[in-house]
Amino acid sequence: MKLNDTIVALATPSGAGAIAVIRVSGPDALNIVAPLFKAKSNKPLEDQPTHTIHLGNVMDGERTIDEVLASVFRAPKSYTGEETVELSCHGSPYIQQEIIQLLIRKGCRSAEAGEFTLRAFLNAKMDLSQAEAVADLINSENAASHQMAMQQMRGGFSNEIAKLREELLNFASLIELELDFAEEDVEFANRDQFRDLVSRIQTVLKRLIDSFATGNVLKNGIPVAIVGEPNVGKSTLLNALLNEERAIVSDIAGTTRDTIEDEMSIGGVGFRFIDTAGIRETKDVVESIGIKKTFEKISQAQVVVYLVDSSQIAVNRERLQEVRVEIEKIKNKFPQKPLLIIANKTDRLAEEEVENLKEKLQDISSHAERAEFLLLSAKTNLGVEELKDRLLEFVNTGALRNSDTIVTNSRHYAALLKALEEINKVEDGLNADLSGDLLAIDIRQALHHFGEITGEITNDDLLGNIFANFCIGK
Ligand SMILES: Nc1nc2c(c(=O)[nH]1)N(C=O)[C@@H](CNc1ccc(C(=O)N[C@@H](CCC(=O)O)C(=O)O)cc1)CN2
Ligand SMILES: Nc1nc2c(ncn2[C@@H]2O[C@H](COP(=O)(O)OP(=O)(O)OP(=O)(O)O)[C@@H](O)[C@H]2O)c(=O)[nH]1
Ligand SMILES: [Mg+2]
Repeated sequence: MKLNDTIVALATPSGAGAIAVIRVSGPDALNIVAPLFKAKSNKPLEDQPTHTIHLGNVMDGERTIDEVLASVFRAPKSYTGEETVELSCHGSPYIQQEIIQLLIRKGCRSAEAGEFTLRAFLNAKMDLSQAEAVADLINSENAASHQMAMQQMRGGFSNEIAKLREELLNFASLIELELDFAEEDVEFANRDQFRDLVSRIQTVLKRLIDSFATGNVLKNGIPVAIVGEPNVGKSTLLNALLNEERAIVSDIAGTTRDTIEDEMSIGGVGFRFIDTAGIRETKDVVESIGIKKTFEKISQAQVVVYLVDSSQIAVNRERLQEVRVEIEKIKNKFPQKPLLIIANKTDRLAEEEVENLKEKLQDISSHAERAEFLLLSAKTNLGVEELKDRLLEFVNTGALRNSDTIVTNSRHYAALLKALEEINKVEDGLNADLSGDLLAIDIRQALHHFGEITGEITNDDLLGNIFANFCIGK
C-alpha cells in the first residue's frame, strides 16, 4: 500500500440515501478537487482555510454532475492528518459513482479498507488501540459496547500504558547506563524506586487483564442459557424474549435437538440467549448428545434460566421433588452461577394454585445459593418483561457497575499477559539481586509488549490485519 498518494472513497453506506459523503485525503486532495469544483462564491477551493464548508457544483468539463457541499480540512488539521476534502453530494448511487470515477480519472486512488484510519494512525493522530476502537465504535450495537469503544477511542487504557512504559523506559536507560560503568560498580537506577514501579505496573496489568472477561462478555452479549426438561417451553420463551418465531415449538418432547442462539438488547445491554435441548436421562442418542451440550452451554453462560412446567409441579409432588433434585445438580456443578428458576405455563393454573406454587418455589430457591424464582407464561407473555428486568438487575449488580477501563480486544489482552509475564521476571530478578545487564533484557521484553498495544512497536502484517477488518471509507 502506497501511503503518499491521494485516496478517495465513499464514507456513507453504499446505495441510495438523502446525502452521500465522498472523502478525499492525501497531499493532492485540494489540487485534484479544486479544478472540478465551481464555487457559488467563485473563490477557488485551494485558497480556502481549514474547517470551512463551501457550496458549489462538481463539474466534469462543461457538464455539471451535482450541486454539493465541499468541506476543506488542511493538513495537519484533519482526521487523517493529511489534506482532506469531503464532498457531500445528493445520495443517488449514480451521482456517487460519477463523482468517484471523475476523481479517480483526475489522479485519486480508491482507498483500501480502513486506510483513512491507518493514515490517521501513521500520522500520530491516534495510537493503534484508539484506531482499533474506531472499528468497535462503528460496530457497536448497544450502550455497553458503545461506551467501551468510546472510552478506548478517547485514550482509555493506552494513556495509562504509555505513562508506565515511559517510566519503565527511564529505568531501562539508567540500568543500561550502569553497564557502561561496570568497573566502577555504580547504581544509577535506584532499586527501591524501581521495585515500587514494578509493583505499580503489576497492579495495573492485573486489573486490565481481569477486565477482559467482563469486556468480552459485554461486547458479545451476556450469555444466558435457557435450560430445563423437554417440553417445558424453553423455545417458546426464547421466541417470546426475541419477539419473533426463532425456534421451533411443538408439544413433542425433544423438539430442540441442537442449541439455538440469538442476541437482543435489553436496557442498552446486549444479551445472548441460548436455547438448549431438554435435560433428561435418555436412551435417544441424538437427544443425549444435546444434553451434553446443555451442560457445556451452562458452563459458558453468565446466567442460567431454569424452566419448569408449573402445571405439572403444581399438582404432582413427585415432579416437584424431581425439580428440586435437578436444581441441586446444577448448583452442585455450578455453585456460583446465578440461577433463575422460572415456573412457566402459569396460564394453566388456578389462582390458589399460583399462591401454593410460589411458596414451594420460595422454599426451593431459599435452599440454593444465588437462586431466584419467577412465575411466567411464555405463551401469553405474562412475566416476560419482569424476566428482562431481573436479567438487567443481575448485570447491574455485577459486571456493568464497574466503570473502570475495560479491555475488549484480544490482541491487547495477549500483549498484556505477555507484558505481565516479563514484569514478573523483572521482579524475580530484582529479588535475586540479578545484575543490570540481565534485568535489562526482561525490561526490554516488557517494553516491547507495551509498545505492541499502542503501536510504538508494530509491523506491516499486524497493521494489515487490523485495518483489513475495517470498512472501506473509514
Ligand atoms: N464528515 C465527517 N464526519 C465525521 C468524520 C469525518 O472524518 N468526516 N469522522 C471521522 O471519522 C468522525 C469525526 N472525527 C474527526 C476527528 C478529527 C477531525 C479533525 O478535523 N481534526 C483536526 C482538527 C481538530 C480541531 O478542530 O481542533 C485535528 O485533529 O487536527 C475531524 C473529524 C465522525 N464524523
Ligand atoms: N399453556 C402454555 N403452553 C406453553 C407455554 N409455553 C410453551 N407451551 C407449550 O408447550 C409445548 C412445548 O413448548 P416448547 O417451547 O417446544 O418446549 P421446549 O422446552 O423447547 O421443548 P424441547 O425443545 O423439546 O426441550 C408447546 O406445545 C408450547 O406451545 C405456556 O406458557 N403456556
Ligand atoms: Mg425447544
